[in-house]
Amino acid sequence: MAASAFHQAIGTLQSHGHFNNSGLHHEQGDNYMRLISKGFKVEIGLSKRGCCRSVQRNIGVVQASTSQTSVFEPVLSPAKSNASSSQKKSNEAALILIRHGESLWNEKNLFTGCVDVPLTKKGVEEAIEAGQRISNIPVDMIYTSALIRAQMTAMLAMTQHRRQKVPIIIHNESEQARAWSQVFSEETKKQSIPVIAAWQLNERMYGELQGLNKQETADRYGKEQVHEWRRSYDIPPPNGESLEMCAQRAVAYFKDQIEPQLLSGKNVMIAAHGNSLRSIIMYLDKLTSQEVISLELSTGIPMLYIFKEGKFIRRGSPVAPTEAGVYAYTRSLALYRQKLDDMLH
Ligand SMILES: O=C(O)[C@H](O)COP(=O)(O)O
Repeated sequence: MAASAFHQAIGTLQSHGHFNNSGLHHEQGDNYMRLISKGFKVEIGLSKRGCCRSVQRNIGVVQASTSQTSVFEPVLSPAKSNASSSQKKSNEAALILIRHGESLWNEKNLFTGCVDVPLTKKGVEEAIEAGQRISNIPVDMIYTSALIRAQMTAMLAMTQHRRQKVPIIIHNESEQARAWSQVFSEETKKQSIPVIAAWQLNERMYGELQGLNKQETADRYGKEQVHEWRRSYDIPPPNGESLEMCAQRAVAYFKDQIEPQLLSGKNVMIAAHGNSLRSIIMYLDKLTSQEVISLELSTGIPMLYIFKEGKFIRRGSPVAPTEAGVYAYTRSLALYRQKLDDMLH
């Protein structure tokens, strides 16, 4: 989409009063706003089914600040990030969540939990397709779980990114690992994206169900009992984690390690799992333990949030790399997309 079309998209939104200086301008949840600009059909709205089925939330449109471009800096612990407090408050950042593509045990309908299995061919294709959908959205840092299906999803998705930065898994599990994986070129660092693998983002541990077939388990223990283990908030499977227990590690990690990066203006992608992401979305969308029961995440579908002034606004699932709508709501993303188009044309 030509840069002028982006200006038009932004202008049109502004003329429709969709940008305002008073902070949040709430649209009705579920509504769609069509914006035609230079032959570009732009549809904006919450993704419907097949992505993140949950309690519908209002679409928040915020006046975005001009944004930041960020380069690959040594991954500072959030406490050390040096954004000034006022700068922190004004930054806007994109947050992309992706559940891993289909895994070999998803395909066999086995409870997986923390067992470390790879993607199927279909899962690989899902990860690549997810990458195409987010290929124009900025990513400065990537967080994955410690499990290969999430890491494969992140790496495959990033092969489709138009910026073509190189994701580099950060090894700091030991002093030697840190020393032996150093990058000595500043220019190369600028063309790289740090990837942090964190066990706290692992799938919930399914205890004695891991490896069992979901249908056979329902036949043995009853459908209701299995549904309770799978979807209740505070009832764990035998010797496993409840969603609440999973949230205690996943959401804590998100708040301690990821949210400060967003606050400093870093655009973040998280590739994780059905339940570790359900617990994070419960936090982002302020869902109750009742509402989260109906939240289901499809494999390999990216979900976009905008983080601004400490608030998370769900923007749905970008359906195509050419979709301008997600940018037109947020000035910083529109400017990023324009720079990307200018740089690549
Ligand atoms: O761990 C698993 O089996 C899947 O990733 C998620 O399973 P669930 O949909 O039964 O929670």
